[in-house]
Amino acid sequence: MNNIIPQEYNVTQNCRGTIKGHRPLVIWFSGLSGSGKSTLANLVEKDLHKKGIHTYSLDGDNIRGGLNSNLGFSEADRTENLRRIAEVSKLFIDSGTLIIAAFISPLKTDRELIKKIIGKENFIGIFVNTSIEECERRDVKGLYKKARAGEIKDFTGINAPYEKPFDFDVVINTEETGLEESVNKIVNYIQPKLRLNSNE
Ligand SMILES: Nc1ncnc2c1ncn2[C@@H]1O[C@H](COP(=O)(O)OS(=O)(=O)O)[C@@H](OP(=O)(O)O)[C@H]1O
Ligand SMILES: Nc1ncnc2c1ncn2[C@@H]1O[C@H](COP(=O)(O)OP(=O)(O)O)[C@@H](O)[C@H]1O
Repeated sequence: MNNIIPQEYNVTQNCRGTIKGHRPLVIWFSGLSGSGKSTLANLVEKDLHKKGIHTYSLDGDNIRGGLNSNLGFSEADRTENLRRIAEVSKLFIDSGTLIIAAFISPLKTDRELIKKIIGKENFIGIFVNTSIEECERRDVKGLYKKARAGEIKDFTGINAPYEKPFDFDVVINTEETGLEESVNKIVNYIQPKLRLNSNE
């Protein structure tokens, strides 16, 4: 970063937090395509919004249609996709907003980079642990069928890796736990951490 001198702002994250009345956090959902990330993320956001939390959602397909429309699904492109999203999340944290992020984020090294950018203290990881068999059975978007037919290369779980996160804060098994119970489990975990000055 030669010759780049960051500007100091008068209004800080703490000032914004005082107005909003809660701590900003990033709630990051990881899981296979069709595991239930978007469904759970939407419901968690709805619940937190009702509780007066200032939220904003970032979701794989939506971001890939805009900010990251030049990226595909090679490992290098996924890394860049997730790096940019983490940087955007960091800006939202600075603005005092709670981010709900839903991305496959399949590799341990990428998840470590995300946490490093966002800051461990601002990051809550939700692992949506649904088996590949169940995701393929659901095949919400017909992508597994296409991948099996060889029409999509580098499809996560079929011909590209998904490394399960073992260090995430909440694990949801959507084959055993219903939607309402899962949303409650996630919101109950988040809620105490929203208090201003919370170190939990
Ligand atoms: N090759 C391949 N592998 C996985 N997913 C694919 C692929 N091609 C397209 N899609 C669609 O892209 C969505 C995943 O994008 P992400 O940005 O979350 O992926 S990643 O975190 O960078 O791995 C994913 O959305 P979800 O089903 O919501 O996970 C798919 O709809
Ligand atoms: N307990 C559950 N939690 C989340 N999704 C579930 C559950 N049971 C069934 N589903 C279904 O699984 C599908 C998951 O799709 P989606 O949320 O788009 O996944 P992803 O964003 O991970 O690709 C939806 O059709 C949803 O209704």
